[in-house]
Amino acid sequence: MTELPGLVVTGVSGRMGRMLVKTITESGRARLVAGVEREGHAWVGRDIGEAMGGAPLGAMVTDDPVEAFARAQGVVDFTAPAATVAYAGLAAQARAVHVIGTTGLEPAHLEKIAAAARHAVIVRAGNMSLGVNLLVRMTQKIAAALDADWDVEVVEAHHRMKVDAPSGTALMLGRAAAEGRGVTLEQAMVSGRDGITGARERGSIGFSAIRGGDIVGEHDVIFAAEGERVILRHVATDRAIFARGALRAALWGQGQKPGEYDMMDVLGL
Ligand SMILES: NC(=O)C1=CN([C@@H]2O[C@H](COP(=O)(O)OP(=O)(O)OC[C@H]3O[C@@H](n4cnc5c(N)ncnc54)[C@H](OP(=O)(O)O)[C@@H]3O)[C@@H](O)[C@H]2O)C=CC1
Ligand SMILES: O=C(O)C1=N[C@H](C(=O)O)C[C@H](O)C1
Repeated sequence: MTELPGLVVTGVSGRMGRMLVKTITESGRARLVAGVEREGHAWVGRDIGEAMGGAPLGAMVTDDPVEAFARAQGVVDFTAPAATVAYAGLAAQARAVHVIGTTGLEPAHLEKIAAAARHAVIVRAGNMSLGVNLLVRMTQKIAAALDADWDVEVVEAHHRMKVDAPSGTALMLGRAAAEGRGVTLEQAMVSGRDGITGARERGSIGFSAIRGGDIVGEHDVIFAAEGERVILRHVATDRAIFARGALRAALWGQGQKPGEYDMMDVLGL
C-alpha cells in the first residue's frame, strides 16, 4: 500500500497552524510529519497534539525546517512574509510542494517566491476557500459586464490581531475587478481614504478595512451606480474553510510540474 503524503505545518502554534493540524489529522488523506516554529518557541521539542492540549499525535514541533522538510512531500505555510520567503527556498530544495497562505507579501517577497517556483511546485493564494475563489470569478465577470459608471469598492473586516491591510482576499477581489475592466489593479487602486480626498476618481477601485474582535473574515465587493447597487459578499465563520483548501492544494500539487499555481488551478475554476 502506498504511504499518504507527509505534510509539515509551519507556524504550527498559530490560528491557522492549529486548524491545519486538526484538518490534516482528521482527513485520512495525508500524514502530519512535523510542525515548525522559530528557535526558542515554547512548543519546540514537544509533540504537536500535546502542545495543542490534546492527545499525542506522534509528530513533533521542531525549529529545524530543513530536517523537517526533507521528510515531507508538502509544506503548508500560513506564517508571515519573511518566514514564507525563507521556507520557499528550503521547500524547493527539498522538492516539497509549498502551499502558501501567508498574506501581506510585497513585490520583493513575490520575486523570491517566483524564483523558488522554478524548482518546485508552489500553490499560493490570499484565500484558500472555495467560496472566495468563486466570488473572485464572479467579480471578474460582473466587472467585465459593467462600465466605469459602476464604482467598485471592496470592503473587508477581520479580527483585531490581523497585521496586514488590505487583506489578501480583498486584493484578489480588487485584482479580479481590474482584470474584468481591462486595467491593472496598480492603475486603479485607492486604499484607506482619509481627510479631504476630493471626489471619487472614475474607474478607481476603492479598498476599506475594518479590524475588530474575532471576525474570521468578511468581504464585500460593491458595484455602485446611479440609482442601484450590486453587492457580492463572502462571510467566513470558520477557519476550517481555509485549512481544507490548503490540504486540497497540497494533495493536488503532488506530481505537478514545478511552477507557481493558485487555487483557481487547484479548484479548476
Ligand atoms: N490564504 C488564506 O486562506 C488565509 C491566509 N491567512 C494568512 O495566514 C497568515 C497567518 O495567519 P494566522 O494563523 O491568523 O496568524 P498567527 O499570528 O496566529 O500565526 C502565525 C504563525 O507564524 C509564525 N511566524 C510568524 N513570523 C514568523 C517568522 N518570521 N519565522 C517563523 N515563524 C513565524 C508565528 O510564530 P510567532 O508566534 O513566534 O510569531 C505563528 O506561529 C497571515 O498572513 C494571514 O493573513 C489566514 C487565514 C486564511
Ligand atoms: O488573517 C486572516 O485571518 C485572514 N487572512 C486572509 C486574507 O488576508 O484575506 C484570508 C482570510 O480572510 C483570513
